[in-house]
Amino acid sequence: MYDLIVLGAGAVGENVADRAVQGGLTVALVEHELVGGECSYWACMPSKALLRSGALLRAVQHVPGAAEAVTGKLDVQAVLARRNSFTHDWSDDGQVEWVEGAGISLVRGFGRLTGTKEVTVTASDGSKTVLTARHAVAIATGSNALIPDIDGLRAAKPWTSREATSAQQAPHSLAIIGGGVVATEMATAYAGFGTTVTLISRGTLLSGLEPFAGEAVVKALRDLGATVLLNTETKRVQRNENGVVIETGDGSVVTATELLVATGRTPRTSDIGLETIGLTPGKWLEVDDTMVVPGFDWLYAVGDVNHRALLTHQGKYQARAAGDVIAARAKGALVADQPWGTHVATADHESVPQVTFTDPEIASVGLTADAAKKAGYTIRVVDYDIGNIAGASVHADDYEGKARMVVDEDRSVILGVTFVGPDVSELLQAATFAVVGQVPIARLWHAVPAYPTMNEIWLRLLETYGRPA
Ligand SMILES: Cc1cc2nc3c(=O)[nH]c(=O)nc-3n(C[C@H](O)[C@H](O)[C@H](O)COP(=O)(O)OP(=O)(O)OC[C@H]3O[C@@H](n4cnc5c(N)ncnc54)[C@H](O)[C@@H]3O)c2cc1C
Ligand SMILES: NC(=O)c1ccc[n+]([C@@H]2O[C@H](COP(=O)([O-])OP(=O)(O)OC[C@H]3O[C@@H](n4cnc5c(N)ncnc54)[C@H](O)[C@@H]3O)[C@@H](O)[C@H]2O)c1
Repeated sequence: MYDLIVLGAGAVGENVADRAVQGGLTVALVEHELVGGECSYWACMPSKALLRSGALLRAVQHVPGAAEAVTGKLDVQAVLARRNSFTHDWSDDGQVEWVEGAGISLVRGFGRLTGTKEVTVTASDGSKTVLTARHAVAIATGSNALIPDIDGLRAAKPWTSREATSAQQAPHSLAIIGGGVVATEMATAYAGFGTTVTLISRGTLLSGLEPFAGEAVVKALRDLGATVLLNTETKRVQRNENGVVIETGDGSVVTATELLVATGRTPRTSDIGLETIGLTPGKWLEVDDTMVVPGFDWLYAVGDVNHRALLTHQGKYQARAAGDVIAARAKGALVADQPWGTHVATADHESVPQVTFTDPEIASVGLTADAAKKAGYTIRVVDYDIGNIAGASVHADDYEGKARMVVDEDRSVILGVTFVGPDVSELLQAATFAVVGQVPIARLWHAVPAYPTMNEIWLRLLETYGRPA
């Protein structure tokens, strides 16, 4: 018997378990693949490792003096080898050591709910262990790549994000279906490797972000030699001895050695025994702000599986709240579940930061102008070209970038910020402070950015907005 059973040892499950142990609980953490989950082995870390070398090479090409010194091409095998080092060649020994050191009991095998506060784990040899929880079960089983119902697609054995992030060779050509984060990041990485990339998007690119973000990525991908097809449906897919043949909605044909499907995610809830507690398998798990599934006082769902924000940092933020609140409830301690309290993930709603590691990078937090309008805010939108800033002109010749600040006119606070441009990712946390802290615009005038850094974008945005009287 454990106080808490956590199902799934991705970044999120690990953090729920860790916080609960720190709160004095005993915890069993169940994992059937690699401890560390998607982010460590097939998502964030390997994808960023694939992108970094190309981004650095292109950055150097924009700084005379350095550009003359670096004249070769990307060494693709060296990039892939560096990526392999980030995934520890897909070994989780290091993470297992961390789990054990943190005082968490790791149970290897596939876990399924088999009743209230009960999880049955089937090990790889078929043996079963029944675990019972004194206080809670937290589902942190994450998500899989979604393969849409397109004629011939499944039979053509496409790559998903797993193959794209773990490939040991760059294919000669790669077609990509999708226009979201995975599609654009992987198109950038593989185009940089010299692979002939064709991206097929049924709409625009990165449609949840400010429109100028996707537009900049379309231009950059085309500059990298990729073909970008917008507003293009995929009708049929077939694999032959040379690779894949993709028929689009307008009747044209794309051929490629490999095909990556990057069309979103589906919850890993179809085979975890949800039916044994009256829930429907295969659905995202709805939760309140303390990550409790409505109708239960012992069942939590944390990370991708609750569909609040499919990002590692946001899932870990939920995990800290969930681990702490499970411990507090178990001890009968005070629960701080008011907005922005210790035990809630309030930032999930309107204050989520995200970096898309395309070229240019896109760093965004909070609401876009469109989302803010739809949410009923009275807003003013302030735009500024980052290239006009002294820090940006020193950073790279011909620096091109754009910033947008969305201001809530009723409260005089910032609802959202988007930066598009090379190396803007490290500008994001200041924006997150402003949004989460709801810092009044008048006070931000006293937050002086150092000259000449790219942070001077803040002064320019404020000057463009105007100083409140
Ligand atoms: C290509 C790609 C790049 C990404 N890049 C970024 C990025 O740069 N930054 C970012 O913030 N986010 C990124 N993401 C999103 C990020 O990977 C996810 O949000 C994150 O991995 C979710 O963590 P999780 O712990 O909820 O799920 P997962 O990491 O999927 O972990 C769930 C774990 O549960 C285990 N499991 C599932 N079912 C069972 C079961 N029944 N029994 C036992 N174990 C089980 C799984 O094996 C897995 O280890 C990226 C995603 C993709 C696809
Ligand atoms: N840098 C990062 O933070 C990062 C990187 C990669 C992934 N992620 C996360 O992983 C998640 C998954 O990424 P993703 O790119 O797979 O999903 P996404 O939701 O970002 O994009 C899905 C894309 O697929 C398209 N699509 C959906 N169904 C389709 C269909 N039937 N036919 C054709 N196109 C279709 C959509 O129009 C959209 O362009 C995202 O939520 C993202 O937050 C984050």
